[in-house]
Amino acid sequence: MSLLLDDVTLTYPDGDGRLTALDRVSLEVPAGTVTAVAGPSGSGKSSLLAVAATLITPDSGSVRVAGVPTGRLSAAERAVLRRRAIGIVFQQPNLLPSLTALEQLELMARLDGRRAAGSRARDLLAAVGLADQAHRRPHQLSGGQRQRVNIARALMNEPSVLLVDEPTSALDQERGAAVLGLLTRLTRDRGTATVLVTHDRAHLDAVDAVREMRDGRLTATAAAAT
Ligand SMILES: Nc1ncnc2c1ncn2[C@@H]1O[C@H](COP(=O)(O)OP(=O)(O)OP(=O)(O)O)[C@@H](O)[C@H]1O
Repeated sequence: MSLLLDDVTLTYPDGDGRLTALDRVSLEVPAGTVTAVAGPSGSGKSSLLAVAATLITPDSGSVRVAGVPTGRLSAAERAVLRRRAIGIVFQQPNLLPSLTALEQLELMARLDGRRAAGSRARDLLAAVGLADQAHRRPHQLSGGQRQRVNIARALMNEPSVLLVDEPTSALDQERGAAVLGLLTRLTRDRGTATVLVTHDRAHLDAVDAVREMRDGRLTATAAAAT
């Protein structure tokens, strides 16, 4: 179950004209692999994630999530698809301050009408190395630990596609490398099609492909940096 963007163009209103944020972008991410999209500020990385997440509908081109063409879905159908098939890890872990790590994960499942999510939540916290911190609230965790809760939460509903925005920007070198290693391992173990966008090319040796974004265009597939 992969992610497929085909010939996607996205423009925003800009004064009297339009600004092209994504210019005929095509991207295929097979299940169980990580593609990193690197590029400078303003190059279109967040726009790419928003289109892949079905949060923004492009002007033209198509987006398929886990084989489902998203172009003709209603807003309500897209919301269900997002909840069930897409995990999103934002740059700032937007965790709820009053909930423990375990409760943050259980809430995701409950919002999707799933019951008995406790054991899956515990398994995921263990998978990100936080089995001992399950009952801590966000203010009792470090920045790197909060980012790991964020990643575990995004995987709670077994998404086919995992979209990650600048996972290492708030972390030091060592923690940044650990988070990228973790994302790569979870992607392989859980078979997600993972896209991570970053302005920082450090730690990308573990990913399967690195694409460069420039002025809304994606370069051809390049081998991962070694
Ligand atoms: N809602 C919007 N309305 C108008 N223009 C926008 C909007 N969002 C983004 N843009 C413009 O689209 C272009 C791409 O922006 P985008 O946020 O996708 O880049 P980015 O690579 O994610 O940047 P950063 O690394 O700084 O987050 C930029 O020129 C930006 O100014």
